[in-house]
Amino acid sequence: MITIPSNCHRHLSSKARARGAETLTTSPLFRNPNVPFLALRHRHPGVVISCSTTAGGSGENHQQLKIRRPADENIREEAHRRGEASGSQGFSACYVPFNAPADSTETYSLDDVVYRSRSGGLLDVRHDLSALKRFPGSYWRDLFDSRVGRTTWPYGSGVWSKKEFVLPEIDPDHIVSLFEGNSNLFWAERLGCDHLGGMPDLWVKHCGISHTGSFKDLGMTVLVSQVNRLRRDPLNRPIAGVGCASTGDTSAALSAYCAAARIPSIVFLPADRISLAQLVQPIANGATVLSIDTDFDGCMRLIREVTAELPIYLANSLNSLRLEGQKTAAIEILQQFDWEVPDWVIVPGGNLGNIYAFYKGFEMCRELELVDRVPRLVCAQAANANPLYLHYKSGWADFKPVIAEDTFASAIQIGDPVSIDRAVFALEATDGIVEEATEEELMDAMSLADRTGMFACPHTGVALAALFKLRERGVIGTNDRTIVVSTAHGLKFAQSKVEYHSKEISDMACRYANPPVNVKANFGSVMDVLKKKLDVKVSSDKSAVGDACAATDEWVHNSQAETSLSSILPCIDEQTTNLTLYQSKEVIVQLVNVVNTVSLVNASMVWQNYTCIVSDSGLYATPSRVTPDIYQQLAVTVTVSCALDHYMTFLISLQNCQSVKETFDLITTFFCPQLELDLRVVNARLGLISTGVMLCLIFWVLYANRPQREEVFVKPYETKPQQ
Ligand SMILES: N[C@@H](CCOP(=O)(O)O)C(=O)O
Repeated sequence: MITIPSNCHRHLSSKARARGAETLTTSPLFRNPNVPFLALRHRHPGVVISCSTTAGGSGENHQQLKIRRPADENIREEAHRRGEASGSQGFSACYVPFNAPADSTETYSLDDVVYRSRSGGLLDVRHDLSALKRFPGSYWRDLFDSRVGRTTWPYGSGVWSKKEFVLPEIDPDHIVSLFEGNSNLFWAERLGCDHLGGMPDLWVKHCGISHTGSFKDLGMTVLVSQVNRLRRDPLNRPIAGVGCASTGDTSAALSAYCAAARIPSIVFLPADRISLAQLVQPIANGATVLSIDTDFDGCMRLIREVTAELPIYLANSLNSLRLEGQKTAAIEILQQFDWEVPDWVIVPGGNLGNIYAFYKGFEMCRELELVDRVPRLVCAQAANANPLYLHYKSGWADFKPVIAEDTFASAIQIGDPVSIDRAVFALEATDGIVEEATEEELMDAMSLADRTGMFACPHTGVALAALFKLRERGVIGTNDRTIVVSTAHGLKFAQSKVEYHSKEISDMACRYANPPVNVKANFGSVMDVLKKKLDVKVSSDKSAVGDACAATDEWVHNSQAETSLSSILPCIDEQTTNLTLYQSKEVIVQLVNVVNTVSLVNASMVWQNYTCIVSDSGLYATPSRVTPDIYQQLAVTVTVSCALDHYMTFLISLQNCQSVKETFDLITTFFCPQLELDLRVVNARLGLISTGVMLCLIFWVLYANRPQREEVFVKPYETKPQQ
């Protein structure tokens, strides 16, 4: 095993320091991610590596901070200045005929513009594995791990972090990267748990959460980088542009990478067969977009003819360079599992380059001893475009292209896949399986996955539907670590999701449709919908009727105070009024549920038939079960419910302060004048009465002061003098 001892550290020459060159420490965290170590020692001019001879190290902390690159230097220039990754470093790759016999000597430089072998077969990129094998698997694992998620050019990219396995000879200066890869490996916990019999180790590799929204970015960075290299010094090849036929994802990736590199791009699209989002991507990126009245297979034939005539470089996966980038998704999966190999990887298949790319990534890691085996591969096709599935079912007997029918998985609507041989090879080498999914199966699988927190594209739906079938048949076990490859971002396929959720698709039940609910703009309607949707009860306990009666009594006697019913009075606030009225209505609904088969109108009478006699000891003396007590409560309940029901409209009308104002206006306009007149008459009458009373008093006083008759005629016996 080749490692740098932990007590080994580099010193920079003072000249290198002055130029802003980096310092390097031996901690894995700070180790230079840019270059295989041995090559670095001999090549970098400003760097001296010194190693302590003391085994185990001195315990000193040799970690040093990285010196920031000069402010006027960008990351590409920094990589260029350091020159660490330029040149082949002893690694190389070339084209060979795909699956060539061991004694074949047919090879081509990657700088050649060639897509087919002499016999017309596919090509493959072959790496000098003996050079790569000079380093052990642990070395490559550590090197790749050390580069993840940085901004170091170009290794921050998930593709270029594996540069030695991809395009070892390209100069970083020629690389066109948008820091692709490093995509999310999504733990599909809920999908596995709720819908796949409790699968604890189900994952979705979201290759579509990427710059242009599909896995094509992984291959396109490699292809466009190579074209960039060919067009620039010193090769200066007269390549006028890069072209592809596409069902939408390849064209989006090609146009974005070409735009970034100032290279013209040309895309052939089957008219009306790709999503709007996919169509607008190359348009926005300035590509020459040809919308052709044929299907993808027709576009593919045309682009091959055109690229044979014009200096346009072919960007479809017929060009095996693309697969070198795409295979890094497989290496990334291994890396994300800390180099443990999953049991199954399920890949949607159309033109079939990607299933081979995954195989190649896994197999390369096995061969170079980063891991000890490869996973089993499943290729999933739409039943409407299933030439590989039919081929598999025939026992690989006889491949026949098909006319691909319309499918929601439009990116894999391909009947004559260019990489059919590669796919068969990959599946045979991994004891693989091919599955298919009908339109309903793929849309249901996609929508179900969405319900668990994803936003899958229909092609991912195809792979998920295959997973459901393989689980059902017991081929994939509960505890198998399984990866579903999600190839594109669901947002590119919003239209198909809209159709599904609107149940607009003929002959499809759309089982997981979740259409938006149109609701009137009032509180009660909104509450009704939410209550039904969320299956929640608005609080109103069983004694609501009793409470309501008590509260009503309280309010009648003290209407100005803040009582429990004061909230149903208008003009307090609309929100409170709304809630109270809604709760009142709920009481009625619940009571109606209680009375069950009888209506509010006749409930009291019907229930009377069920009343029973209860003995003093509390035992039922007759067969019925409604005790007189309960009957009384029920009867009151019904009466109050009827009242609430009857006055509901009125109560609702009161929720608006305006109606109360109008009522008061009426009173003052029509009743107040009459009241005033009546009051005046009453006052006048009261005045007359008062005057009368006063006169009576005066007369009484005057009359009382006159001498009385008895006083004039003295009584003889009272006035007789004494003798
Ligand atoms: N699904 C592809 C079809 C073209 O296939 P490719 O393997 O040549 O990229 C697309 O998105 O265009």
